[in-house]
Amino acid sequence: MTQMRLVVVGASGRMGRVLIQTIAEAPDLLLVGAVDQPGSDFLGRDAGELAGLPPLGVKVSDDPLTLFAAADGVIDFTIPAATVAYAAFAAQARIVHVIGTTGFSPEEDAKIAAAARHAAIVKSGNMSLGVNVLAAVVRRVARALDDNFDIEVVEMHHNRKIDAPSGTALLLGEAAAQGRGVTLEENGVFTRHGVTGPRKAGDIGFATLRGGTVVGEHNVIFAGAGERIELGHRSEDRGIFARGALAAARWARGRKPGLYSMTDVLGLNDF
Ligand SMILES: NC(=O)C1=CN([C@@H]2O[C@H](COP(=O)(O)OP(=O)(O)OC[C@H]3O[C@@H](n4cnc5c(N)ncnc54)[C@H](OP(=O)(O)O)[C@@H]3O)[C@@H](O)[C@H]2O)C=CC1
Ligand SMILES: O=C(O)C1=N[C@H](C(=O)O)C[C@H](O)C1
Repeated sequence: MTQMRLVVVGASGRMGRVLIQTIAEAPDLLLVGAVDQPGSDFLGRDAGELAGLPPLGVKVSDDPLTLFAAADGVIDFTIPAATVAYAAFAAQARIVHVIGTTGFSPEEDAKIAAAARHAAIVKSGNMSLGVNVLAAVVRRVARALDDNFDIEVVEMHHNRKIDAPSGTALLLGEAAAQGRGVTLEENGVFTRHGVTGPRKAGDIGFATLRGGTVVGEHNVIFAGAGERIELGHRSEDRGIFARGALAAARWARGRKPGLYSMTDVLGLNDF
């Protein structure tokens, strides 16, 4: 098969730079575009330079439409409003859209689902193999335990992160809710402050920590009477997300339009 031609949007971001580096190392992938928003200081700079590599001959641009027309896929770790706009452009160009961005509102999610009628979209709050295997394990454990076990999801990230709880925490909370046969809409508890009263049986609680340069840490706690199960994941390097996103792009190439997850990509649906 020919090389897959990819555009990275949010090219100067923490994930954008790692994605450029990871694509440059993959013989079956070709970086054909790097996009930042209008007004960015990085417009016109070589993408290789952003990633600490020799020049790649790809200049950072603010013209996604032209680049998408000549590409097979776009890799997107940006902000929700930008991702919604890119989803419409990718649908127009009928190219694969891999979405790592987190923090969407229900309205934004609906727009992405609409775009997935025309293009293959892979979207996940965490692209790493480890977290997606953890989610499958959490689903199984939650299925085995009743609500005498209280479920709490605890996460910590670096001090530049703008959304909470993290996409991963929500993904893990969803997995626990699915295992238990309930929904996060009904059972999720996202804030506690003041005199909250005792914990309600069946609640799925979330706690968010922010500080320093932590790449990403998640724990799912099943706390019973006199015993506790803790399942966790530590991200040490953003390369795990980039490699997962590129595996998703390869998997989605040539696939029919639809909204897919990393569970589909990794074949974990029957785990
Ligand atoms: N699913 C997963 O596995 C992972 C998801 N993420 C998620 O990815 C997202 C990005 O994370 P991170 O790289 O750390 O964040 P950064 O803030 O470092 O990067 C975001 C980039 O997007 C750029 N951007 C903003 N608006 C636009 C636009 N309209 N067009 C193009 N680029 C735009 C920003 O530019 P500027 O600086 O000019 O605003 C910035 O360069 C977050 O939502 C994060 O939660 C992160 C890691 C893993
Ligand atoms: O913003 C980040 O950095 C990360 N975001 C994702 C999330 O919201 O879970 C994935 C990862 O944990 C890093």
